[in-house]
Amino acid sequence: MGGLEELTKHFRWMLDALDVALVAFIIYRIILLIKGTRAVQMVLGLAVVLIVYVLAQLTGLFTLQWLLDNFLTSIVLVIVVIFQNDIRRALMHVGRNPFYADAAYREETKIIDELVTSAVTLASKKIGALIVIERETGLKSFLEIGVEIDARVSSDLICAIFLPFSPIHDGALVLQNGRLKQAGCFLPLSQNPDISKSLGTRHRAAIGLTELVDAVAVVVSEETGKISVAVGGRMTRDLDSTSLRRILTRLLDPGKAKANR
Ligand SMILES: Nc1ncnc2c1ncn2[C@@H]1O[C@H](COP(=O)(O)OP(=O)(O)OP(=O)(O)O)[C@@H](O)[C@H]1O
Repeated sequence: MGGLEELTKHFRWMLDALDVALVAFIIYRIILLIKGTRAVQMVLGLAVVLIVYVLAQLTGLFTLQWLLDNFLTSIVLVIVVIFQNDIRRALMHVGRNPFYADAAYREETKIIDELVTSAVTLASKKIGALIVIERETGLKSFLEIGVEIDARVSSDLICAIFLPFSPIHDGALVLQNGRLKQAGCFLPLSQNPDISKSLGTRHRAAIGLTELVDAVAVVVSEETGKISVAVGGRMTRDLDSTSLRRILTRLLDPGKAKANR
């Protein structure tokens, strides 16, 4: 016991550095998780409440302090209730069995295959489509409009969704956690004046969303039958099945996902 105390004393600076690094990493992951979601507004609101609370303490505004005291003691409970789905998802990710990594890798590669097949099929028929794949940053705030699907990713289903007479062909189809989550979503249009005038709102929506979050957007043009991919506010156009598969494999990186698990 004494030996352990002696050892931790000896390596105190190392433990402090590790401590700071771990906290920084946790904060970084939380920021990535909430970036682009409504949680950002909530965190900002909470920061304002905390500042007011500290000011109330310093200036001796006892009633305000009492009110905020009561509010802040129940805030943990409020956060858990509001973000229960995200917390569940994060804990499941942490506790994932590494022996499932191979299965997950195969599943992710299959998802890319289905996406490529659907894009190529839709392009060959000149059916317009906009498919968004969530990565680190949550897309919750863009899912308020639309129809929930929550189905396995299949090229047949994706093609059916974008058929012109389908009631949910308008707007974007969003993939979350390897599932088709929601169709008919409305995305923010890019205001970038440098975007080619030949690109309409479908392409601008793909660029607009990826300017704000790290998602990947696949666009099939109804007018030209061309396939494009947008990421980080930039669009790569005129892709065939090979180049689309290569780009998606690089961006969605099933190999890395496997290594991380
Ligand atoms: N903000 C948006 N979010 C999601 N989808 C959108 C948005 N704006 C337009 N769309 C989709 O794009 C379709 C209109 O595409 P539009 O012809 O204006 O764009 P485009 O970039 O020229 O595409 P295309 O080459 O397919 O014609 C709409 O019917 C709708 O499905």
